[in-house]
Amino acid sequence: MSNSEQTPPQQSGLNVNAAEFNFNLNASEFVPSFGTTQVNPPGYENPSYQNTYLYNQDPQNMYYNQQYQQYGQYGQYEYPQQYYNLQQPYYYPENQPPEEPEEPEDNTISFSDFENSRSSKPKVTPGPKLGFKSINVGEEVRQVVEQEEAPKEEVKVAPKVRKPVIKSITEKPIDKAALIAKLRESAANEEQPLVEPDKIKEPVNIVFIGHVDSGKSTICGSILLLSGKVDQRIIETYEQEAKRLGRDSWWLAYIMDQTDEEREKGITVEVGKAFFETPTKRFSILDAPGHKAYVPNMIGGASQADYASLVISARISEFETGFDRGGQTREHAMLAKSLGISNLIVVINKMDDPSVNWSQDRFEQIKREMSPFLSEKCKYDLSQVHWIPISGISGANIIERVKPETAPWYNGPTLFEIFDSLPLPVRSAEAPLRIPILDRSKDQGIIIYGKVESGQVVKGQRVIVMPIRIKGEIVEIIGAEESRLMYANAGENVRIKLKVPEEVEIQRGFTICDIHDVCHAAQEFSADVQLLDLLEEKQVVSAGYQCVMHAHTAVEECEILEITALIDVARKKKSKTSFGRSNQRILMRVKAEEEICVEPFTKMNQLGRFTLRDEGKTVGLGKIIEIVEAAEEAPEEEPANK
Ligand SMILES: Nc1nc2c(ncn2[C@@H]2O[C@H](COP(=O)(O)OP(=O)(O)OP(=O)(O)O)[C@@H](O)[C@H]2O)c(=O)[nH]1
Repeated sequence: MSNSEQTPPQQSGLNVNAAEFNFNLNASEFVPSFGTTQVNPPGYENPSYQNTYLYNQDPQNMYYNQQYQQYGQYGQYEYPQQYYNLQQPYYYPENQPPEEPEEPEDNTISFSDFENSRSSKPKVTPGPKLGFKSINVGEEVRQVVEQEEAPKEEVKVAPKVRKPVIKSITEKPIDKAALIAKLRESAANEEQPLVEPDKIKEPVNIVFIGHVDSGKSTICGSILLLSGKVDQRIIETYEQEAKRLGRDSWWLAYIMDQTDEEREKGITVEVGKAFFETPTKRFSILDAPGHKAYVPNMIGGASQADYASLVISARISEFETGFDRGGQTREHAMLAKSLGISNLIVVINKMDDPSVNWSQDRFEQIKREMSPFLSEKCKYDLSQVHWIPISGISGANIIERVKPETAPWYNGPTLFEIFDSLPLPVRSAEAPLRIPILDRSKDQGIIIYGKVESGQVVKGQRVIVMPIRIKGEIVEIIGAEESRLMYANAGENVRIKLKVPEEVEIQRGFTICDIHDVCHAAQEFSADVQLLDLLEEKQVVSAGYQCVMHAHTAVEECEILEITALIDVARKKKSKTSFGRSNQRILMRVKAEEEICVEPFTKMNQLGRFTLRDEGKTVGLGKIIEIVEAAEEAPEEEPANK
C-alpha cells in the first residue's frame, strides 16, 4: 500500500458540494451518480491525495469497503457513506414545491450586520463542569477535569432543573449612588479595605484564539512574565515540571495551563484567565483552547472578549495545517467575528523558529493568504485588523521591539503598543445590569464568575437571577488580584459572592440582572441566521433540525421550528422557503429546550447573538429578531426575600 493511502490527508471531513450529486429519489437508497467535475477538496491538492480521493469516489470500486474501513480507523477521512444510507428525511431543492415569490415581512436586522461589532461585548458562562479557570500565578490550581483520553467535543448543556419561582417585584428600586456613598463611608473601617475600581485604566478583555499549538498559552505566559506578574521562584518550578514531563519548552505555557491534564497532554482545555496592565488599560486575558474538541470553551471565552488575538504559527507547515487543512484558524476567526469582536490582532508567532528565522517573506505570505478570508468570508474591516510578528518564547516584539539585527524589516508597533492603541468599547453604567454567569463554585455560599456585560453591580445590591427568577444579594465583589470592590462597572471581570436560598442551583448561562429590569427568559424566538458549511449527512436545515445553541455563556439544545425566508444578500431580497443549505442566510423560528437569557439583538447585541453547533461543527451564526415570551408565572414569595 502506498504512503498516500496509509496517511490520509489532514481533513476533518470532505467538503463535497451537494450539487455534485444527482439523487434518484425513487430508489430505496439514495445512490449518487458522479458528474464529470473533478472535485479537489482542500487538503487533496497533492496529486497522491487526489488519486486517493477520486479512487474512493467510485461507489462501484471493489475496494471501497476496505478503503472506507482503512480511513475510518484514522477518524479523519469520512467517506460520505451517508449518501448511501440516509437515516434522516433528506430534501433537495429540486424536490421541493416551487417557491412562491412572496415577500415576507422585512424584519431582518440589516444586510451587512454580521460584521456589526458590539458596543460592549457579551460574556459566556461555562457549563456545570468547568470550562474556565482563573489563573492564580504561583498557586497550583489542580482541577480534576473529566475528559476522555482522545477528547470528543463535550456539549455541556445545563441540567433540566429550572423552575421559575417568582416574578412579583415588590421591592423599591435600588439607589446605587446612595449605596456606593454608604460603602465609601464605611470602607475605611473594614478589616480588608473596600476599594473602587481603577477609574483611569479601563477594564478590557482580550481572548487568545487560534489553531492548537500555535502558541497561545506560551504568549499569555510571556505577557505575564514580562509584565512582572510571575516571579523567578515560580518560573523555576514550572521549568522543572516541564522537564519532568519531557516538555522542556512548555514552561511558559504552564503559567496558563495549570491542570495536570493540560500539562501532560500539552493542550489547553479550559479557558485560562489572568490579568495584566498596559499604560492605559487593565486587561483580562482569556486563553482559549485551540483543540477542536474544546470549541465550546473557546466560544465561552471569546464571547466575553472585547478584542481577539488570533495566533498563527509561522513554522513551516503549521500555518498551512491551521489555515488550509481544516484547522481551527478559520473557525476561530469566524466565531470571534460572529461574537461581535471587530478588533483583531493577528499574531504571527514562532518567528524565531529555524524554519522561519524572522523571514519577512513568510510574514507577508501569511498576511496575503489570510487577508481575503478575514475580510470577505469573516467580514472583518481590515483597518481594524493588526498584524504583528512575534516570538512567544523569546518575548521579542511583545513589550520590547524585536532587535533590528534580527528583523530589520519590521518597524511597526509592539504587541503592547497595539493593545494600548485599541479603541475602548462603548459602555454605560446606566444600562441595565447583566452578568451572564461563566462559572460558579461553592465556598461558604455561592461564588459566581463572570463579566459585567452591561450596567453596574454594587456590593449589597439586591439582584435577580434569570431565567430562574430567584432574588439574591451581592455579598462580595472580588476584582483582579483579589481586590474587594465596592462596585464593578461594565467590562469588569469579577468573582461575586451571591446570597440566594441554599436549595437554588446556579448554572452557567444564568444571568444576574437588576431587580427592576430583567432580561428576557425565553425558549422560542425568531432569528436571522447565516448558515455555514453544514454537515455532510445533514446538508439541509428545515423544521425539526436539532442542534446545540450557544448564546453568551449559555449552552442549550434547540430545535428549528420553521424556516420562513431565504435572504439573497447580494440582491437584498427575501423569498419564502422551508429549508436552508450551506452558506445561505435564512430567517427561522427556533426553540431552545429550556429557557435561556436573551434579548433581541437590536436591544442588547451581547445577549442577542447565538451560534448553532451540530456534532462538533459550527453550522450557523444567528441574531435574535423577536422573542416569544414565556407565560407569566403566578407571583409567589421567595425565601431569599424574607
Ligand atoms: N519556536 C517557538 N516555539 C513556540 C513559540 N510559542 C510556542 N511555541 C511552542 O509551541 C508549542 C505549543 O505551545 P502552546 O503555547 O501550548 O500552544 P497553544 O496554542 O496554547 O496550544 P493549545 O492551547 O493546546 O491550543 C510548545 O512546544 C511551545 O513551546 C515560539 O514563539 N517559538
